[in-house]
Amino acid sequence: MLATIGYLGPKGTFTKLAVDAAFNGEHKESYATIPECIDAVEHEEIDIAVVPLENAIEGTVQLTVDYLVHQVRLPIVAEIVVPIQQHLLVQPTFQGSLGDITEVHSHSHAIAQCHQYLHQSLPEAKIQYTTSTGKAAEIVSKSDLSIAAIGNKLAAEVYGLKLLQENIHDYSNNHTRFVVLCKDETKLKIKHPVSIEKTSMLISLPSDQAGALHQVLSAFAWRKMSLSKIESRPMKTGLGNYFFIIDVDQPYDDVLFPGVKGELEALGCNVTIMGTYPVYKLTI
Ligand SMILES: O=C(O)C(=O)C[C@]1(C(=O)O)C=C[C@@H](O)C=C1
Repeated sequence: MLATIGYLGPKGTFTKLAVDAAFNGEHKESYATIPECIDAVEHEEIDIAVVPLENAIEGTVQLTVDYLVHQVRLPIVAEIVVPIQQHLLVQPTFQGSLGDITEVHSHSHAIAQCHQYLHQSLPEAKIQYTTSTGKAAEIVSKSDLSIAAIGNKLAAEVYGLKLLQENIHDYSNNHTRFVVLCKDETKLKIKHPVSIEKTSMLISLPSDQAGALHQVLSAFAWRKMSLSKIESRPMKTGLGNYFFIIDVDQPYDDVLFPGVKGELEALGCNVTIMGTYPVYKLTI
């Protein structure tokens, strides 16, 4: 049976572009928010969820990380990385200039990727945040002419908008990582070459222990395990309490990882493996 894949929608989001690039032939279902999409896998209404995790310009999508850590612990089974190009979209009958645009709608990450552009080219426009870039395009397609969206070419096509200005993101090397979440890995079929394999770990430190983070990093360092990301997020239990997400550039194995885990647990850390997974770098 074909797997059903949920994605942050509606149609015309970058998540949909990532899903289309990675998967072929599966049923695809759009969800209005990241939590709704993750919940749908948790409640087994769909098999797979694809949600954004990190952008090269704006950093982590906090909603995704926090939901996976605090609400629904689904394993990460794959990662899809795609290039991101942001465009200014308006209704096809718009004939004015940039100065005529009174509002710009988009997802907070897309707005952040275009801060300089907005500051310099549309300083008077009011920023309106939406649940996705696709949603912003949908809103603009139903609004009056002075409203623009930031989004991709698929959104322009789906909602009948025109590109008033292309490539408005502030830095050219713009990519987003999307995580694939799934309870039953046998349902996952991505037929693309694997770029690398990674393992994501969630580590909380013992409170008030001098040098704890240094000791955590040492456990990886002396085993020569290369880390590609370390990020702290609040545990939401009080000021000063953090957990760390650490990405290791190698798949889980039965020697090094249990060794690290045992060593860190002996220090009083809590260690959870969030997933060990292939990374697919794709074009859209
Ligand atoms: O709004 C979309 O199109 C999304 O897929 C979300 C999202 C994000 O959360 O980072 C994905 C890629 C881009 O970086 C901008 C927005």
